[in-house]
Amino acid sequence: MHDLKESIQFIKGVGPKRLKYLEKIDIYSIEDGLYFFPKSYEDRREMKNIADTKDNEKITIKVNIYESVQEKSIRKGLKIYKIPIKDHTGVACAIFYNAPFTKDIFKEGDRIYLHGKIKKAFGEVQIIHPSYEFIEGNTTTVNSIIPIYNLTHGLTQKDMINLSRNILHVYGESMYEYLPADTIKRNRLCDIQYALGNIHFPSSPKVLKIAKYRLVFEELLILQLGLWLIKNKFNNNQKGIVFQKQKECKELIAALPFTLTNAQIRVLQEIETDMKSEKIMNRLVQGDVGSGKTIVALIALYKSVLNGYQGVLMAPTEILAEQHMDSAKELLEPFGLRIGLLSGSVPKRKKEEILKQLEAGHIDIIIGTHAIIQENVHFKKLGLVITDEQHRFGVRQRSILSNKGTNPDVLVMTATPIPRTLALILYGDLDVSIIDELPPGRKKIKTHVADETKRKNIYHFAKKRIESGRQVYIVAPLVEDSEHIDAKSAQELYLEIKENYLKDCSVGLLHGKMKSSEKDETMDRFKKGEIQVLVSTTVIEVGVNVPNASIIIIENSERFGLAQLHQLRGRVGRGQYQSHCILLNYSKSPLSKERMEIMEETNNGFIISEKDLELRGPGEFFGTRQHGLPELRIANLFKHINILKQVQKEAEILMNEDKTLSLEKNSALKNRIIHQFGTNIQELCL
Ligand SMILES: Nc1ncnc2c1ncn2[C@@H]1O[C@H](COP(=O)(O)OP(=O)(O)OP(=O)(O)O)[C@@H](O)[C@H]1O
Repeated sequence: MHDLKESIQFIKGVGPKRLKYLEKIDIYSIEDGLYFFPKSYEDRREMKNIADTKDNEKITIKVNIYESVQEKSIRKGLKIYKIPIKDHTGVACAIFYNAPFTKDIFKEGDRIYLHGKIKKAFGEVQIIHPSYEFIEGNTTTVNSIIPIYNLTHGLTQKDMINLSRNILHVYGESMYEYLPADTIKRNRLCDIQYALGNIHFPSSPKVLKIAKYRLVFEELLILQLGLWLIKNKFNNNQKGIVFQKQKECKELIAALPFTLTNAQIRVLQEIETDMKSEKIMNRLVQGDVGSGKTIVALIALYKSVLNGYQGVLMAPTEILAEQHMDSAKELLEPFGLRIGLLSGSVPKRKKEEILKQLEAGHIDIIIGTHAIIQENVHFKKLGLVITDEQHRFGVRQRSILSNKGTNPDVLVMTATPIPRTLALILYGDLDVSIIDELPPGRKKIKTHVADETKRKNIYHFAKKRIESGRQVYIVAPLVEDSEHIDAKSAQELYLEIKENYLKDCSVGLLHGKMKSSEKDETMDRFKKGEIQVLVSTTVIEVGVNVPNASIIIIENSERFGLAQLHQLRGRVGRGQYQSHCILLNYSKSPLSKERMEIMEETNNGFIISEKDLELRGPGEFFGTRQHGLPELRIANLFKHINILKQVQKEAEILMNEDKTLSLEKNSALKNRIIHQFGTNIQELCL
């Protein structure tokens, strides 16, 4: 048996130079090489004759070079290299651009296999930039399905193919099976040797499918189990704080200017149960835009302070942190709570003072941006950590913040509804509460899709509303004009509107490139109603709450994701007024039309996010990296949603039987999970 953890340099053909290149693509050990999967495949099993080739088809041909390479200059900087080839059915030529090396390697009389796309032009059969293999050489790839790997400078496909082949040749037998036998049987998976062998060199598409299924399955299973192990750890082994005093909260709730919705009450009860118990709370609160999450967070913070602990609320943007600060002051200061703000806009002196007070316990609740996770922030007695996430933080940040106290309770708020299956993976370490009800009296936001020709009417409509006392958001995708992107910029719109369409109104501009103090001032003036029209980029996207604003006009709405449009739309309809969302759509594509129709049809964030995933497919947005989880090499959370469902069933079976995966039969799997989660899982104390 060989050790797969050994350095890749033990593989034949890997010298010091190649080693460096391999390290660039994160291949250090033999195992890394084995798990560096092809990004795609080329089926070279069927060989064609030159006479039978068709324009634009991708084929493999077996040919002779019958004349030496011809070099021709087309224009400055562009040279063409033509290699005359033939088989028993006809003649053709292989074409390479700017490739002087071809003169050294292709010689008259050579016999080669070529694989590439056929082009019939100028009365010739051409094969453009084909991949090639000399027949006399060590033929390895012809007559097979060959893997195509992601490369880096210095490595060729051939290098990678040889590497995989050499690893499999020597180490193929050393791969141990870490999935329990029952798991393999229940899910009809192939074994690890079969999977790894065939993911690199499949003999048929069917075999490839079997291999891929197994590898996707195992990757998702490891991710799911790892997250559930973390969750169990939080929930079982360590004791959290018992927040006993709960009653006084009633006074706070009675003092609210509104009654809580049933959904808010239910979620607060779930939080209360967690806080009262000695298990550490790790709860996600999901609620659609405007459902009233902030108040739930503030009540939880109050509970923490009532029990003699400090609380922290971390927001994804400065604007939002300030807004939470205002709400917290208004609501909690009358009850004697001391609240501090830590964000980029707080002057240095003031910041130092706040840090001191926080450490001395003279501040009860600190609100801020990610400035809060910095090392110099210390608490006297931290009891509750709340992160208002919107997918911007992750497991890691949460754990850094938690470590500033001794097992504080953790609450995560998000406004982006996530389909349940995905929530289980992305927030697999959290229990979930859902606020599935909007405060009473909200009128359904009316959504209208329009094109450029309606612009005048739209502004006219907006003006009428402004005259009756309402305010308007106008959102643009860019800050400044760009030569490269054909979209309206906030600055351009601001001038257009101020000087033209709405010149009698007070118009403000807000974007991320402004100084914090300018942003604050503009937002403040908008909140007070001094600014009637706010032209903005998506900095207003998350959480901004100005109930008097009743119209939002979104420029170039085709450039936004549906979930993002839904978030933006949620900036209106937050008070008693009938609100409107106008989507200016400049695209004529059917996909764009379909997306706009969805926005017109529904206001339900869950439906919208599911549709968004369906139409948009995998996105950076949900990438696992930012969540601090192991990287997925082959699985895709969206494409493989059905496998994910199967995986979740299997994970439940395994954990029902062996909650900590401590049985002998599960030990290889557990080791694999620890290996994959790396430092994260150690940090999270598995
Ligand atoms: N039960 C309620 N009855 C009436 N108004 C409420 C209720 N709960 C919250 N509100 C008000 O609804 C508005 C939206 O609340 P909040 O800002 O907490 O929403 P949110 O869930 O954070 O939304 P978003 O995800 O868009 O930030 C606020 O003005 C808040 O005061």
